Amino acid sequence: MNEQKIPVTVLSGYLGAGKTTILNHVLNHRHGLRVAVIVNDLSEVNIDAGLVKDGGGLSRTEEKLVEMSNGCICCTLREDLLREVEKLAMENRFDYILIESTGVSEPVPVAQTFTYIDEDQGVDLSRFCRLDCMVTVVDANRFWHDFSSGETLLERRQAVNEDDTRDVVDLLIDQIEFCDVLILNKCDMVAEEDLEELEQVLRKLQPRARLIRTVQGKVDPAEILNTGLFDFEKASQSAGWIRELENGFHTPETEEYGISSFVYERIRPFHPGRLMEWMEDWPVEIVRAKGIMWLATRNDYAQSISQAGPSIRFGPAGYWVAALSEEERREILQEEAELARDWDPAYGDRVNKVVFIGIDMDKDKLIASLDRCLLSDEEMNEDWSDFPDEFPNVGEMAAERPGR
Ligand SMILES: Nc1nc2c(ncn2[C@@H]2O[C@H](COP(=O)(O)OP(=O)(O)OP(=O)(O)O)[C@@H](O)[C@H]2O)c(=O)[nH]1
Repeated sequence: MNEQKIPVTVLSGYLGAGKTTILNHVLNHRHGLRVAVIVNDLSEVNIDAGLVKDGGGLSRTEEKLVEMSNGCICCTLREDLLREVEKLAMENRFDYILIESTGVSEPVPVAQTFTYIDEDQGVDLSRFCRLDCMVTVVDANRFWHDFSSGETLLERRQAVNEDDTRDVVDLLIDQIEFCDVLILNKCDMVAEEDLEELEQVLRKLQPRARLIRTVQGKVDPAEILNTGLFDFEKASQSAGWIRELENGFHTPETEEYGISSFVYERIRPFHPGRLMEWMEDWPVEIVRAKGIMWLATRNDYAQSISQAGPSIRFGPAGYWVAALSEEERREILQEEAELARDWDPAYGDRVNKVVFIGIDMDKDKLIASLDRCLLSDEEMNEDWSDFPDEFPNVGEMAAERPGR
């Protein structure tokens, strides 16, 4: 077995962002590294693999191109990925493995493939490989168009299968919020001012990743190979909203472009009718919101809210600890010091806590409008179960709103 673990870089990014272009550029400037490349394509004909072959960056004798077609390595082909990587590592002749995922691939399950032991297959990739860097490529020219399109992958005929209900914007956000390096490609197609604004937004959404601008995927290979940047725990905690919500880390405002964020926190439940109206008229200046909400009509369990562009997802997020039996509650509070510290004498852990990230947000106005959705002092003394509640129980709540 290898003494040294083979480093792996994974390229993610929505369809057409420039992954293959970057891959070819890196292969043509790899300074003697023997690279094995895995190219994943949803369709049967692996077009990207053809482009990599034609790109001429791989030595035909020493290196290898593995084509994984007709599925996605983050879901249907996950086990195949596991086996292919194991095989490549066993060959013991490559210095590096570069993976190009499909444009609709989620980075988290791909990263998990490298970090967790697969009990079913009996494969533990972490014995041979070291996930070095998760790269997400963003198309600077298409970003706002895709972000605000309100379309699903199915509508664009880009879904993995008929059950794939993801919105394009949710995929974009998942790819941005979990990575070590963000490559903003196609910078030749966007005016400098718009690029700077987009960069600031990306930094708010993903403060940890290195941000690199490129044209035609011309990135210095050292920026994405052998970086030592990947750390599952850190990557999982790197989204801008997590940092603000859980770690109290506030990224500085960028006055020039009006990009800002704030946490809305209130220990008082929302009136479901008024909150519903607020959500249906979702302020267009909010780019991303994430957090938990307390609805008066659902006093036992927290609701999660996750919004990105026109996609708003709302649904149950588990029981409030305050709604559990006294014994369970005591047990949990003994284990979780932070929870015990923030415990409200009357309402326990029930709280509204949501991060808002946006452009040109009028924070005071937004807070005041949300405050009006909370129960009034009078309503606090009424029977909460009588309030009208049209929120769905599970799944998605889509609200119409104009795009950016
Ligand atoms: N103007 C411009 N075009 C670019 C740039 N980078 C890539 N392209 C073009 O954009 C198109 C898509 O690039 P690809 O590298 O195939 O993108 P991809 O992310 O691999 O696409 P999929 O594999 O379909 O997900 C190609 O026609 C590229 O030539 C760039 O920086 N500027």
